[in-house]
Amino acid sequence: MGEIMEGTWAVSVENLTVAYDRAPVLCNVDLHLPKGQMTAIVGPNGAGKSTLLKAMLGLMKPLSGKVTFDVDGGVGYVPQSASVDWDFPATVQDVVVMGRYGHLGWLRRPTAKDKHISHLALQQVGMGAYGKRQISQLSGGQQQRVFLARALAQEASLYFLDEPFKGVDVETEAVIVALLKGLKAKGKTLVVVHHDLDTIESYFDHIVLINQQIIGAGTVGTVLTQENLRRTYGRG
Ligand SMILES: Nc1ncnc2c1ncn2[C@@H]1O[C@H](COP(=O)(O)OP(=O)(O)OP(=O)(O)O)[C@@H](O)[C@H]1O
Repeated sequence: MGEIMEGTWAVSVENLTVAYDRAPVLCNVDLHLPKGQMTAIVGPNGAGKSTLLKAMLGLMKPLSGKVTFDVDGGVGYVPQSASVDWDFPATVQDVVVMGRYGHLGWLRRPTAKDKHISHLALQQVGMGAYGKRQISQLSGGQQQRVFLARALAQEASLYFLDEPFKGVDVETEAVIVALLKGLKAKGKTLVVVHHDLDTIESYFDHIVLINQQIIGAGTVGTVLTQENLRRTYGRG
C-alpha cells in the first residue's frame, strides 16, 4: 500500500487473538484505524466488537498480538451503557468531572477549570440542568448523554464508543451524531461500535466488518457491499 504515509493510522492491531476461557473470541485480527476519521465497528451479536474495543484499550489481556496507538493526546472510552453500574452513588457532575482525572496531577482535587469544562460538556449534551442529580435517577438516554459529556470533558484525541446510540430516541441520536461529527472536525479519531446498517453511510467514513475475524475494513463505499454483509452476518 504505497500511498499510505506514516502517521495515517491512529490505531494498529497486529495478529490479535483474544479468549475469555479457552475458545478464542477474536482470531488473528490485523487492523488499522485511520486518524481523524469516524470508523464504525459492525457485526452480529457476539461477533467480538466489545471485546475488540476492550483489547485495544488494554482492558483485556490478549492471548497474542499487539496494539499500538499513534495519537497526540489521551484516549477516551464510552462503554456500553448496560455494562455500567448505574446504582453507584454519584451525581451527574461527579461522573463528568471523572473525565478530567487524566488532566489532574497525583491526588489533586478538580480545579474550578475542571468543573467549568465539565459543566460546558453537560450543556453541550443538553444536560446542563442535571448536574446535581444522582445518575441512578436518569433515563437510559440521559445516562448515555452524561457518558458522552464525560468523554467531551476528557478532551482526548482518540475515542472509543461502544454502541452510543443503543436505546436512545431520535433526538438524542441526532445530538450524539452532531457531537461526534464536531469532534471529528476538530481532528479527533472516533471508533464506534454500531448496529444500524441504514445510517452507516451518513455517519461514518470508514468501516470494519467483523465476525470473530475481520471480514472487511476500509472506506464505507468500498467495504459496505451486499457480499461482505452476507459474509459477516451469514445470511442472504
Ligand atoms: N466476560 C465474558 N466471559 C466469557 N465470555 C464472554 C465474556 N464477554 C463476552 N463473552 C463472549 O465473547 C463473545 C463476544 O462478545 P462481545 O461482547 O465482544 O460481542 P459483541 O460483538 O460486542 O456483541 P453484541 O453486539 O451482542 O454487543 C460472545 O460469544 C460472548 O458470549
